[in-house]
Amino acid sequence: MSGYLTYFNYLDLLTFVDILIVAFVIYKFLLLIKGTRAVQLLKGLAVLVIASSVSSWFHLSTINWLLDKTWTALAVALPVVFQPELRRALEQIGRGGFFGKYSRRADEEVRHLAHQVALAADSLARRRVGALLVFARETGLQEYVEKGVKLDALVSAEIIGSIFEPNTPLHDGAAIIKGNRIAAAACYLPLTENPFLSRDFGTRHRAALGITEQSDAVAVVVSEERGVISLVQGGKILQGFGRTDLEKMLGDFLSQGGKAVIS
Ligand SMILES: Nc1ncnc2c1ncn2[C@@H]1O[C@H](COP(=O)(O)OP(=O)(O)OP(=O)(O)O)[C@@H](O)[C@H]1O
Repeated sequence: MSGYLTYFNYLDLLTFVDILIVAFVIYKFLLLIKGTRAVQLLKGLAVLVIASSVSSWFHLSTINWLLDKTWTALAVALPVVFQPELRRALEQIGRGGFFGKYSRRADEEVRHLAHQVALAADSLARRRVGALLVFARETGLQEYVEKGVKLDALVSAEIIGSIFEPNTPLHDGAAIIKGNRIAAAACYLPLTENPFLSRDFGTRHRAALGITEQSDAVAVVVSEERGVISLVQGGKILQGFGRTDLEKMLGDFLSQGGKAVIS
C-alpha cells in the first residue's frame, strides 16, 4: 500500500513539474508575441477553432469540410506569411533570450556610442538631413552589411554627419553599427509589411521598422521632411526625441542587450 502511495506521490510531483514547464513556455511564448502581428493571428485561429468545434458538434458537414480545407491551407500559408516573426522568435530562442539570458556591453563603450549618435542625430535633425542608423545587437546583420559599402570606422558624430551629407555617395540607405564601429553605409534594408502602419511613414521609416521586425536591432531615424528623431525597436517606433532623451534611451537599449523594449 505504501508502495502505491509513494508511486502516486512521485507521479504528482512529475505532473506538477510538467504543468509548471508548460505554463512557463506558454508565458514566454506570449511575451515573445506580445504586440506583434502574431496576436491577431492567434485571435483568428481561436475563432476558427471555435467555429470548427461548433460545426462538428452540430454535424454541419459543408461548413466542416470548408474549415478542414482552411486548416490545410493555413498550415502551408502561415509559415510563409509569418516568416519574419518565426525567424525572430527562433533566433531569440537560439540566443538564449527565451530563458532571459542577455549579454552586456561595456558601459563605457555604450555611453560613448550613445553620446556621439545623439549629437549627430540632433545636428542632422536641425539641418533637416535624413539619416538611418541601425545598431546590431545579437543578430549580426552581416547579410545587410555585405550589400552596403563597408567602412569599419570608429563611431563619431563627425563621421555620421559626413555619411549622411546630402549628395554624397553614402548618404542613401542605412549605416549599420556593430559594437562601436560603423560596419557599413548605404545599406539596403527590408521594408516593413505591416498593413496597419500610417501612410505618413515613408521608406526610410519603413526600412527601420522592417529591420527591427526581422532582428533584435535598434534603429535611429532622422526625418528629412520634419526633422524629427525616432527610435525604433521590435517593429515599434517612438518619435520626437531630443538629444538628451535619445542619448539616455539609446544607452539603455544598447547596454541592456535586448531587455529594454518599446511597448
Ligand atoms: N530599403 C531601404 N533601406 C535603407 N534605406 C532606405 C530604403 N528605402 C529608402 N531608404 C532611404 O530613405 C530615403 C527616402 O526616404 P523617404 O522620404 O521615402 O522616407 P520617410 O520615411 O518619409 O523619411 P523622411 O521624413 O526623411 O522623408 C532614401 O533616400 C533612402 O536613403
